Amino acid sequence: MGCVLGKEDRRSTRDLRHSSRDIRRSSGQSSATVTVAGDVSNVVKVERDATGERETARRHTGDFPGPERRRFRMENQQGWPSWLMAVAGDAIRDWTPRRANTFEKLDKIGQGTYSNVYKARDLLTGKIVALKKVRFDNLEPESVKFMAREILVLSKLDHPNVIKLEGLVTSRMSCSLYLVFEYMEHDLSGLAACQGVKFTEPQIKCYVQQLLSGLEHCHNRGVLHRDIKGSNLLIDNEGILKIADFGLATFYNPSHKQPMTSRVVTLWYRPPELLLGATYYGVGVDLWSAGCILAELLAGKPIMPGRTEVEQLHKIFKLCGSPAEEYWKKSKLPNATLFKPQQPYKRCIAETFKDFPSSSLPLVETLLSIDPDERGTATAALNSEFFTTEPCACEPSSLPKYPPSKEMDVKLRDEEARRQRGLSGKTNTVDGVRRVKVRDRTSRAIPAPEANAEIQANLDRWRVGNQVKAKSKSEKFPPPHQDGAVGHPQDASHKAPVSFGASDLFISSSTSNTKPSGGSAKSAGAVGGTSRRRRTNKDDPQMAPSRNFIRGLKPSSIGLSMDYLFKGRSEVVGSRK
Ligand SMILES: Nc1ncnc2c1ncn2[C@@H]1O[C@H](COP(=O)(O)OP(=O)(O)OP(=O)(O)O)[C@@H](O)[C@H]1O
Repeated sequence: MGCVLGKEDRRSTRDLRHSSRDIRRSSGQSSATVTVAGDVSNVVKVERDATGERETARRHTGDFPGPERRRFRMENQQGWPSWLMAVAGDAIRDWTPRRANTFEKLDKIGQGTYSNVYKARDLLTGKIVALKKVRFDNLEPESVKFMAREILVLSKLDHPNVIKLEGLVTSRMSCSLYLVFEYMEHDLSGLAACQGVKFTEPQIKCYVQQLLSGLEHCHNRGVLHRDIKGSNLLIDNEGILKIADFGLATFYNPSHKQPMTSRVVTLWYRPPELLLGATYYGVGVDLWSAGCILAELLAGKPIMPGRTEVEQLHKIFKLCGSPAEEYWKKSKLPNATLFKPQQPYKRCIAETFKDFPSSSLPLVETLLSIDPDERGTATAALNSEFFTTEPCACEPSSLPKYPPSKEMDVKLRDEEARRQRGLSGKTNTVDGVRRVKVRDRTSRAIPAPEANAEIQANLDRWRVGNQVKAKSKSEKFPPPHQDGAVGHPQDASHKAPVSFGASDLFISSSTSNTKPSGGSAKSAGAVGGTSRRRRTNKDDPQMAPSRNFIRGLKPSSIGLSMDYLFKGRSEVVGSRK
C-alpha cells in the first residue's frame, strides 16, 4: 500500500500555503518563519526565501522525537510512488499523499472518460467525499497528462463556485491515483432531466450567476475550462454550484497567445470557432458554452444537440446566422472552406427564443455571438441586465432540495423503470430502427465521442482500397504535450487545408444512421484502448478527403445522413414549455 502521511499533514501543507501568503501580505519583511499547524505531531514551519518570491513548506522535524523524525524523513522521500513522480512530478510535488485505506468507498457515482468517481467516507474526519480514480491503463500517457493538468490547474483556483481539490490518494500496489473532492449531490444536467423539475427564472439566474462567477475566477487566473456542460456543473444540497472536471482545462495568457488544440468542449456546447479548427482562442469558448447552458435552462432542453461536427455547425449557423464574408476572410480558420455554407443563414435567436424573459435575450445574444470577441467576458455577463432586472436571482439556500439526480442516478432510474416495465434487455424498435426516447436524446449531453466516426471509418476503407500510405495517427487529443497553451508545440495537423465543402454535405442525401459524436480531446484519445481507435478525418492531413472524392462517394458510404441534416433544418430549437 502506498503512501504515507495522513490528512493532518496534507492539511498542514495547504494551511501553510495560505498562512505564508498572509505573512507576505501583512509583514512585508524579506523573510519569515511561522508555525502554522496546531497539533504537536504535525507542527509545520513555513519559510519564505529572501526575495519573497518562493514559499517553501517544511515540516519542522526538530519538534519530533527521534523515531518519529526518522519515519517522517523516510515517508517524505517515499511519499509518492516513483512511477507517479516520473509521470506527474510537477503536478503532485506540492501535495502529500493520503493512504487509500483511510477512506471507505461507498458507491460508484460517476464515470468519465478517464476516471471512475466514488462516494467515500474519509475515515479520519468522517466527512463524505468524492474520490475520482484516474485509470492509468498501462500508464497511458494521455490519462496521466489529463490528471496532471487537472491537479495543476485546480491548485491555482480557489473560489466557492469552483470545485476544490482536497487531497490526493495513492496506492503503490494498484498503480492508481485518487483525487479527493468535496462531495456534491447533484449535477445540473441530472437535475434538469429530473421529471417534474422545472426551474423558475430566479432559480435559473441563481445557477447561471454562480456559473459565471466561477468562470470569471478561472479566467482571471488565466485558466480556460474548455468543457463547460451541465454534467460538469456540480450542485450541493445548499444550492451551491461548482464548476468541476478540469481535465481539459489549460492555462492561457491573453497577451501572449499560444496555439492550442481545437479538439475541446463537448459537441453541443462547442463554439463555432473550435468547430472551424481555431487554434488561437480565449475566454470566448467557455462563454459560448455558458450561453448554451443559459438558453438550455430557459428552453428546458438542449438548444443545439448536434450528432456530428457538421450537424453541430449547421445548427449553430441556423440559429446564430452564418458569419459574414469578412469573418471568413479575417478568421483564416483551417476548416472554413470545409464548413462555409453556400447560402448565408440569418440570425434568428430572438424569434426562436421569443418566450424567454426579455431581460435574458441580450445576454443570450451576446454569449452566442459567432465572433468570439463579441461574447465579452464573464464579468460583463454578470453585470448584464439579466441579473439586475426583477425577478432577481434567488439565494442558493432557497433552492429546492432534490433527490440524487446525477446523470448516473438518472441513468440508473431509467434502467430500473425499464426493468419494471419488463422491457429490460429488449430494444425498442420500430421498423428495425431503434427509437431513442425523446428524453434520452434531448436532455443529456453526449460526451462527444468519435467525431464523424462514420466518415472516418469509410475514409479508412477508402485509404486501404486505394493503397494510400495509412500511417495511423490517432487523434490524441489535446495531447496536453502538444497543446501550445501548456508550452508545447501544437498539433500541426489542424493547419492542413481541408478541401471539401460542407455546403455540399448539407445538400447531399442519405438514409444511413449516424451516431451522436463530437470528438473532444478526452473522448478522442484519452483512455487506454480507445485512443488508437478514435480518429477524425480532419485531424490527419493524410486523411483529408478531396471534394471529388467526397462527391464520388455514395452519401450513405460517408455516413452522413441527409435525413438528419434535413431534420436538423426543420427542427425548431424550441422554447420552454
Ligand atoms: N465532487 C464530486 N461530487 C460528486 N460527484 C462527482 C464529483 N466529481 C465528479 N462527480 C461525478 O462523476 C462524473 C465524472 O466526473 P468527471 O466529469 O470529473 O470525470 P471525467 O473522467 O473527467 O469525465 P468526462 O469524460 O465526462 O469529462 C461527473 O459527471 C459527476 O456526476
